[in-house]
Amino acid sequence: MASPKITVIGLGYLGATHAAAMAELGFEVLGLDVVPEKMRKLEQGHAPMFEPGLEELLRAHVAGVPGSTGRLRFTDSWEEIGAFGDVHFVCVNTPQKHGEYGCDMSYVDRAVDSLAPHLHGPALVVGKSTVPVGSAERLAARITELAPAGQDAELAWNPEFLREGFAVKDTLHPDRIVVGVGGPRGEGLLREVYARPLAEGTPFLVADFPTAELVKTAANSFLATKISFINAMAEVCETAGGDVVKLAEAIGHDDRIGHKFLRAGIGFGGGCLPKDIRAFMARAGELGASEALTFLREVDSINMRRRAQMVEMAREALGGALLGKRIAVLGATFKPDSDDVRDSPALNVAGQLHLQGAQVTVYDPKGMENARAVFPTLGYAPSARDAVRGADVVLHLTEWSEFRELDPAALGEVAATRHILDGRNTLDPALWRKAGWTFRALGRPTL
Ligand SMILES: NC(=O)C1=CN([C@@H]2O[C@H](COP(=O)(O)OP(=O)(O)OC[C@H]3O[C@@H](n4cnc5c(N)ncnc54)[C@H](O)[C@@H]3O)[C@@H](O)[C@H]2O)C=CC1
Ligand SMILES: O=C(O)[C@H]1O[C@H](OP(=O)(O)OP(=O)(O)OC[C@H]2O[C@@H](n3ccc(=O)[nH]c3=O)[C@H](O)[C@@H]2O)[C@H](O)[C@@H](O)[C@@H]1O
Repeated sequence: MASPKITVIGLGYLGATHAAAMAELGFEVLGLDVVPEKMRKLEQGHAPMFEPGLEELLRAHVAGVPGSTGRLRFTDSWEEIGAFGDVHFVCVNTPQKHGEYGCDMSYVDRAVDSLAPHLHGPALVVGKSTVPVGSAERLAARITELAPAGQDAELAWNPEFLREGFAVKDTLHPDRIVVGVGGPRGEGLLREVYARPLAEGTPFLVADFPTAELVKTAANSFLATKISFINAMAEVCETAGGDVVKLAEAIGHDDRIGHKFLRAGIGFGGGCLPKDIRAFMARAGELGASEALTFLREVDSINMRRRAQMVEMAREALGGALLGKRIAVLGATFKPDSDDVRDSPALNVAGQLHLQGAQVTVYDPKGMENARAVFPTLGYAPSARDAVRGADVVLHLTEWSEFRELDPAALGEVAATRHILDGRNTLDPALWRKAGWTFRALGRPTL
């Protein structure tokens, strides 16, 4: 039997990677996005965002790029999408609603409403976006109602667990594949799609719709909780004079706890963890189960308090006043190896300092363009050294490897004051102190 043909709807951080990965796995793929500039870039084999390895994968498969397999094409026609695909992956955004905790499902709803009327024969629509539990059942009914193929147009839910910065690797070699299916046909098709990772031994878990949806929000809630746990310990260390980095290392040697996701600092951000825990709380409330998730409110509060604590630490370092003081901020993205500034703790701290009167200059290896678009009134410098020139204090807010390689002595020559605050606990305090810097970090003792 011929391989299933695949479409990918929504070509952002998730969808662009998924489309390229599906072509890499050998499938014919057709992608669609509603943002024309994104489509133009992709059609030329360029990634619409910075993600390590993605550009190479696109150039290897996008039709029209010399030497490519030509397996990945793009269209703006829903009719063509419907006629082409056996399996349609929905990868559109599900942001937080304005002014409330709940998830904005309008992009998913619109995508399904655009696609379903063009499903004339057997088709599997596969939701990958992160959605509130109960969405899949509602969308399955909507597809059957709108699709000319009726019951032959099925839905499956296949949540995605990739991390930005590792998106290509995580998509090609996932640590597990979870599928929520309504019947055996969906499972069979998804086993074909994921034949290669399955042959490599990747666990394949088949569940009902609600369980598949909940696996995703539970996983992100657990990760967020782990980060807020260690940040709560950082708060205690700050009052008791302990060192949270040592504490994390020590508890992490217990296999049941582990070392991962115990990096204390200014906390989690990005387009997913913050909005996913809030949407989960909102959905639990709708289902009458809000008490079960009240701890997530605390997880969120601890996380936001860390950003405020960083601002206070900067104020203290500057003798109590921010007005007119020059602050260098190293890092703008929500994590290294990504250009994503959505709900970035680094940019949020930089913005708070700026709004309180400081002169803030930001440098980030890959996030400058996105940061400028979100916060045009901040100062931006073309290098770490330029950002630090004349600074009264330096804040390290995103742990790019480039910042660990900085020479503290050389930077000390251009800074107005040798004072650095590490918001990510990845710089070596001894190295900076040896070069004459006053070094302070969240959750660590001040010498
Ligand atoms: N970014 C990540 O690392 C991960 C994201 N997710 C989930 O995947 C979903 C997508 O996230 P991102 O890729 O980060 O968002 P994104 O905002 O980067 O990409 C979404 C894309 O969908 C497009 N779109 C919106 N409405 C559309 C429509 N009606 N038809 C076609 N395209 C449409 C947008 O133009 C955009 O390019 C979210 O639910 C997110 O929670 C899940 C795992 C990882
Ligand atoms: O649903 C999603 O979109 C994705 O969300 C996260 O992935 P991602 O947002 O790419 O980034 P993470 O590596 O999880 O980091 C999230 C935030 O937590 C922070 N973090 C992470 C780890 C840690 O120990 N401490 C810490 O503060 C990071 O700096 C970053 O701001 C999850 O790790 C993915 O599994 C999931 O698929």
